[in-house]
Amino acid sequence: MVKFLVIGGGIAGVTCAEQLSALRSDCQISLISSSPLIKAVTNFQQYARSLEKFTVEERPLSTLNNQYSNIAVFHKTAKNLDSSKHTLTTEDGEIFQYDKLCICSGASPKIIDSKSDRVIGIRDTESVTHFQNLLANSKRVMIVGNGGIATELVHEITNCRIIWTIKDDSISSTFFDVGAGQFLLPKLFTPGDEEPDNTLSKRMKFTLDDDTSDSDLAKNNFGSALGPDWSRNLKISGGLSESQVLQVEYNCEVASILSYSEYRNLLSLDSNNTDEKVSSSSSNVWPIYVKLTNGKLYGCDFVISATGVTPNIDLVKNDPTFQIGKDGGIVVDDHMKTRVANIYAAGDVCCAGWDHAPHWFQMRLWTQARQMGSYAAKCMVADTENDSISMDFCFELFAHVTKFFDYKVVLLGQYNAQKLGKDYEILLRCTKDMEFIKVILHKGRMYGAIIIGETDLEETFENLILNQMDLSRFGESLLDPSIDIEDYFD
Ligand SMILES: Cc1cc2nc3c(=O)[nH]c(=O)nc-3n(C[C@H](O)[C@H](O)[C@H](O)COP(=O)(O)OP(=O)(O)OC[C@H]3O[C@@H](n4cnc5c(N)ncnc54)[C@H](O)[C@@H]3O)c2cc1C
Ligand SMILES: NC(=O)C1=CN([C@@H]2O[C@H](COP(=O)(O)OP(=O)(O)OC[C@H]3O[C@@H](n4cnc5c(N)ncnc54)[C@H](O)[C@@H]3O)[C@@H](O)[C@H]2O)C=CC1
Repeated sequence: MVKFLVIGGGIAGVTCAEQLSALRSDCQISLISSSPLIKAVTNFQQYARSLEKFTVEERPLSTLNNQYSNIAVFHKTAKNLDSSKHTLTTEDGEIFQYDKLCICSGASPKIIDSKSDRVIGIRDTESVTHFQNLLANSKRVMIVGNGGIATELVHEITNCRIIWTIKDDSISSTFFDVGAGQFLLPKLFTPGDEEPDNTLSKRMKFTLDDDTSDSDLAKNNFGSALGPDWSRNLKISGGLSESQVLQVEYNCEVASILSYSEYRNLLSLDSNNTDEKVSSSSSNVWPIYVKLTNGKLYGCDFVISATGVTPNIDLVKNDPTFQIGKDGGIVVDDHMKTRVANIYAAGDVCCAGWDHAPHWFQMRLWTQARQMGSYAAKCMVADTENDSISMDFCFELFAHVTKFFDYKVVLLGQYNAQKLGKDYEILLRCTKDMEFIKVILHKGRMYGAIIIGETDLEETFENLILNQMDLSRFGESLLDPSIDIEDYFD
């Protein structure tokens, strides 16, 4: 009997195990996960060829055991892989034999360099609880990063002052260009005017409550990534009575993170007045201070580093046969195979190393984790049966549906002209507070689109990108609101 082994209880691992079970009910499938809960995809809806929507639920590990007679789930941490013997040893010494192995160990937050416990990342339920607890007593936090997590947090956090530090000249740059960023800005809370602490009075009392512990979080042991709408029903509220004041620091990064005493030294040095006594009033004393590359220095209760992810590759990093991509992921080919025989990888841990279709690229998202987990299972089964298998259609077009600032957001193809250099045209339609539509055209053909708001255009655009129809004759009227574009092309 063929033995399949899957590592990881996130979307990629669970989908892979379920698909293996569906395809080969006669085989034994073991799933090892270091987190106590697994992710289950429910309410799956394919509402256009490439666009999918689903709910992700956390469930006990036993759910899979109960639901599938040939899946056995183990709450263990994979520690050593011996590909020559086809064995995987867990931290507690148990040895698993496999014929085909799929590594779906996900990723961890890439947290900006700091020794401070007050610089945190968000990934799983535990890290969110830690974040909520810190926030509850906070008056001022700094969010660093300009991608998905930062964009969600600046909108969701209430009763707290926020300094949002971004490298770019517009907000949410992972997803949006300057125009879309401008459209979304009014949805943010009151722009603030936070005073940097460079000029903070030296008459202060230094009482620090250093209450954070040496937890798992500080050691970066994260579980499965959160699911859609993770922040929707959470209380993400600080300790102030006012709702939120947001200050965006554009075009800068964190230069250094200082403890209170380091900050005090810096101020003393700056003013060449090292012997001045520092004492009294506690109101401006912060647990940490952040110096930005634009010279400003802010004190805050804690920093959320929403600065991307690093794939969890500990299991393979000492084996030079595995190829590691520029993004730190395990390189896989168009059959989700690593360089090592019988070992596959899927989801956030992998780096899609094949020649991508013109309108697809990898982004570490749960749709792609699900698609890769499912496709990896199909490839594993095909290999055991010496069957050939062609690339799944889902890798033809990048398609992502999400919600930012309460708007539905659909991203299709090269929505930011990712592979087009400067050779493209943009068509825009924008209705304040309602919709923002951007289409990328190259040689008269649609290559990508951003759709913000309820427009129902996504399916039409998806088709136009996939069929590469020449749209030159429509010119700007392509986005004319008086034309029912759907009827035109359906
Ligand atoms: C806050 C947040 C919000 C997000 N929002 C969105 C969104 O709105 N839309 C979207 O598309 N994507 C979103 N994402 C991204 C999405 O959640 C991830 O891309 C996706 O869940 C990755 O799934 P995965 O299975 O590859 O990895 P993970 O979910 O990270 O799962 C990895 C699993 O492997 C286990 N593991 C790791 N190492 C070992 C080991 N050595 N032994 C055993 N088990 C191990 C872990 O415990 C975990 O169970 C968000 C991510 C975060 C953090
Ligand atoms: N709705 C959605 O689609 C969401 C998706 N996600 C996904 O979850 C994962 C984690 O999210 P994020 O951490 O937001 O990653 P991200 O990849 O979306 O964004 C990272 C951001 O951090 C910036 N950055 C990187 N290093 C930096 C540094 N040293 N200093 C300042 N900025 C720096 C990058 O420029 C980028 O703006 C990603 O895979 C993301 O796609 C997360 C939340 C929501």
